[in-house]
Amino acid sequence: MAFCLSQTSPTRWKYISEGGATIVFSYNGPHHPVLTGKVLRLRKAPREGHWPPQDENPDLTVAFQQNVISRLLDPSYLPDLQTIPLQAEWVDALSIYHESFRPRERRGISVIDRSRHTGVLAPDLIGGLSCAVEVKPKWGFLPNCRHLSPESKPIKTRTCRTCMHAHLKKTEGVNAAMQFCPLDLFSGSKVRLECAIEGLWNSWIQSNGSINNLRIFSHGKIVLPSDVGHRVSQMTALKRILGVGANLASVVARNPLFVR
Ligand SMILES: O=P(O)(O)O[C@@H]1[C@@H](OP(=O)(O)O)[C@H](OP(=O)(O)O)[C@H](O)[C@H](OP(=O)(O)O)[C@H]1OP(=O)(O)O
Ligand SMILES: Nc1ncnc2c1ncn2[C@@H]1O[C@H](COP(=O)(O)OP(=O)(O)OP(=O)(O)O)[C@@H](O)[C@H]1O
Repeated sequence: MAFCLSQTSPTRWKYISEGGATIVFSYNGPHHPVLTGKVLRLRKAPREGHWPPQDENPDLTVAFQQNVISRLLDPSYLPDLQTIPLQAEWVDALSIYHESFRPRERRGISVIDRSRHTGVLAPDLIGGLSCAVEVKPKWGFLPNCRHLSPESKPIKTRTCRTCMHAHLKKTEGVNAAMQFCPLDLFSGSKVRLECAIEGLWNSWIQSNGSINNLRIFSHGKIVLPSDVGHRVSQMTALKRILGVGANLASVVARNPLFVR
């Protein structure tokens, strides 16, 4: 790639969101042959404490997609990811400019990892689409009982990790997708798949969009159930978008949906 990110002003990037490991910005500047329609994904590091030097801890996002995910999904369904060099001073300027846009609870514990030499460019899967649906399915398997203690075996071979975490969150007063089980989503059974999507949908409605397992965007802006009221309070809307009955791969191919 013949250009440097440092040729773009940090003000030409827009903070989109972040998870535990990655912070995401979308390009918001004048037309650029490489950057228009793209997001920049940068790894984060703990605000306090130590972490391994970058050389010992490379960003495995691209390798993971190439070596693992592409064996599970037809590569034509996968977003085009490009590794891009980072300049530490530019990353510093980007961090300073965007710090105030980050949620307070994230700011307290993490920063952009300025020791990284590369970031990842990916298609903007939210901003450019009239409607995008983001599903965070979580862990779609039960643990192998060889690794379980006799005490935990009975419960952990029947109840998945996500359902247990949802239960714990509820007891702590935190909104969680109580009716959603990822084992249903990945089961391959039409009935269970519908049950999982219905559970996601109901949790989305009941929590007024505050669960992170299902998020809906319109022209890049998050849509909350309270924004749209009764017009989308019908299961049929999401069923139509997700194409219930199809497997997730073909759903991804047909719809503006992504699974993280
Ligand atoms: O442990 P969980 O189930 O709460 O999941 C964590 C997620 O919390 P969630 O419940 O989805 O809000 C958490 O998500 P958020 O930070 O809440 O967006 C991360 O995905 C975390 O993974 P990692 O530490 O970034 O590799 C997730 O940790 P792992 O599931 O990878 O251990
Ligand atoms: N290519 C993309 N286009 C648009 N938005 C994106 C893109 N990639 C990520 N995002 C947004 O940024 C958020 C954080 O990204 P992502 O889930 O990859 O971070 P993470 O740190 O890996 O997550 P986790 O907390 O699960 O570990 C996503 O929830 C999504 O809303």
